[in-house]
Amino acid sequence: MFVPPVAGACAELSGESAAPALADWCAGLRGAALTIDGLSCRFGGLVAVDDVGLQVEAGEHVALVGTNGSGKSTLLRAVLGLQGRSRGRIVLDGTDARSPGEWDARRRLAPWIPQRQATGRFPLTVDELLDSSGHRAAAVGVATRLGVAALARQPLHTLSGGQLQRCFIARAFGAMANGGRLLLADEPTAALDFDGRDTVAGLLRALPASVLVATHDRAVAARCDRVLEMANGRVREVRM
Ligand SMILES: Nc1ncnc2c1ncn2[C@@H]1O[C@H](COP(=O)(O)OP(=O)(O)OP(=O)(O)O)[C@@H](O)[C@H]1O
Repeated sequence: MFVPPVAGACAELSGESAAPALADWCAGLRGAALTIDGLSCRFGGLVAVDDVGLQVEAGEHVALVGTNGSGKSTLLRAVLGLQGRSRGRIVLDGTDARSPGEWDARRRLAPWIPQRQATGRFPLTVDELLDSSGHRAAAVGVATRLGVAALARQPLHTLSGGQLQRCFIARAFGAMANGGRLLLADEPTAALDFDGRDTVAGLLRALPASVLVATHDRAVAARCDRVLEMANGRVREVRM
């Protein structure tokens, strides 16, 4: 297991233009382990996740790769309770969430970068989104690094796909700074240009916490400690 040194992580995350507060929150981050055991998720007759077991160790970065429709998003969404399960255990920070309160706690511990970002019915601005992370300074720092901080007053529904994805990434990093232990990311670079992909791959690598990321981006997968491949709802470990 490779745990990035905090000093290196801070240097990477702080960059030239990011808020100095990033260094402070980096210093406070620790990893957390996720254990999934015998997890199955169905959509009617379709078994999207089929008896999956996996573990993310403290501080470990794990990539989930695989063909379209192989079950990656369903698996990640199940970790957050956004997708029901037909059987299995999903233990994060020692708890297999079942009650609404436990799911709320789970979502605070596991910030989420969704594959498709919903802008909602109400005109939330970029600034309000970053604020909702719980750690404004860190979120704004990452937004600055990703070149979207200047869009602060803009409503989310007026952003391009890539700008929106950058804002949700910044929000998730802010939520990590606000006590998050496991970052769950679903194709976080899918809408980004070449430079944006490199920057986000570097930011993820530098995060001194556990990360589980579903991705089709080789640059992201190559920087993870382990790569798991999903096929037809099942998971196996592969080398990149
Ligand atoms: N809400 C849903 N209702 C019915 N079937 C669904 C639903 N969501 C996903 N599926 C099906 O579950 C399977 C797994 O989908 P999932 O989105 O988890 O795949 P994925 O590996 O994330 O794919 P991609 O790489 O294209 O994002 C697919 O066959 C998909 O059609």
